[in-house]
Amino acid sequence: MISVKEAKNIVLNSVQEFGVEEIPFLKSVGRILKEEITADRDFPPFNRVSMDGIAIDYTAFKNGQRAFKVEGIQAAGSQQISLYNSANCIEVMTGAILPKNTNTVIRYEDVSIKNGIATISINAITEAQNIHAKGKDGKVGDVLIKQNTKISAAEIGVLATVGKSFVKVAKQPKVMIVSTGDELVGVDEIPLEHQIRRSNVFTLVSLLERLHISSETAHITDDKPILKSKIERFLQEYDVLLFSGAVSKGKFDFLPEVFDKLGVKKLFHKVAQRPGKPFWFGENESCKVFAFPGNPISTFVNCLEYFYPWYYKSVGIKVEEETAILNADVSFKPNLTYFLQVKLSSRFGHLIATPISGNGSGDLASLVKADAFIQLPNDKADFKKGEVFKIIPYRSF
Ligand SMILES: Nc1nc2c(c(=O)[nH]1)N[C@H]1C(S)=C(S)[C@@H](COP(=O)(O)OP(=O)(O)OC[C@H]3O[C@@H](n4cnc5c(N)ncnc54)[C@H](O)[C@@H]3O)O[C@H]1N2
Ligand code: MOO
Ligand SMILES: [Mg+2]
Repeated sequence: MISVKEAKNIVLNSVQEFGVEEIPFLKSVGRILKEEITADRDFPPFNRVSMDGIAIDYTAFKNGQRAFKVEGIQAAGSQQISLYNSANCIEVMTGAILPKNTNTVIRYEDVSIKNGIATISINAITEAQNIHAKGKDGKVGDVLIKQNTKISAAEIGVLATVGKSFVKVAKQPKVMIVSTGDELVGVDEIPLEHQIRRSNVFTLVSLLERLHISSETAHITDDKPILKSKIERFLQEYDVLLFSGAVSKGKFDFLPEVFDKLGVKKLFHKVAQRPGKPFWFGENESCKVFAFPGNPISTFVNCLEYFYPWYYKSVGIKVEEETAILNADVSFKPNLTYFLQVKLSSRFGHLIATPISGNGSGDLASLVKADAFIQLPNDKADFKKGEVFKIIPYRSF
């Protein structure tokens, strides 16, 4: 059986590019930018008045003049006007282009205007004050957003400003999520005593939505010929198939055999970890297959631990690992990596991970009580309060 590290290496070595598509910029939040965004003009594009008030020629003020006849008004959105007489002033509004022949703005609070004459009431004035100079924030051609940036509301404003109504982003993989099992019924159904409602497909759909991947879902009963014919079609139509269930040792755990019959190459089956041990991973020329074990927490943690980093690498982004301080002594004897559920809190700027008690990988309600998994390595059995380990948070973003 391979270790978590080996399994992860195999998964990360099988990343796949899905190409680039151009989409409306307002639909691009959460997507990965695949072009450089440069300034189409200087930032700001003109000398921008930054306070409502009057614009003057500073020389007049320096020479002792304090009263200025108002020659006109420069509103935001109006074409630039000119000051004709340097002994006069122009009333200017925030956001307006600075009138020609002026170089200093004095705010209304420091001026009184009577009968068309503006009298400056303060002496502390500096040349070029209250003007956001053309090109101060950036020059035409400057890179404003780097390629491979994950687009957020912050980037949307820049895209709008430079006129990028369409933007190039990494294409998302086409994903099908499949649950298996005769015991599973739909969310709206009343299960019989021996049945349960299916939940794994929906947690997987939601985990993928956090990555802005929309997916399709299907349910297949534990019937080998049906599994085979449906999966054969899915392999042709999708980039990625995610399964939950039917990969362990049971009489009806048909997936590994079906994958083999359909020519999907097994890259590994079973990883030295708990939960999630019977994970099966493979590929053919066009499709990756992540077959997660059916227990709900196994499916959940394996999606976060393997599919997420595979996706990040496929679209070209780096995500830093997070760590936290273990808040209790933990003993775990099996020679397996242990993904322990923890509640996160912060103390003096450090993340603290407090283990929560659950009843194993079938206890899906315990996911609600925790915020993350802490990854305890398999090279020892006793983990002490105060030690730092990698965590996989599932609530943040
Ligand atoms: N003899 C052995 N038995 C088992 C082993 C083993 O090594 N030897 N491994 C155990 C471990 S660990 C896990 S995890 C499970 C994995 O089982 P499968 O992947 O074969 O999954 P199923 O048998 O189909 O189901 C397991 C369990 O999960 C529930 N399930 C499945 N799909 C869903 C769903 N979509 N929503 C909610 N719950 C689901 C299912 O009802 C079962 O209770 O095998 C152990 N056995
Ligand atoms: O992998 Mo299983 O999840 O240990 O129950
Ligand atoms: Mg099974």
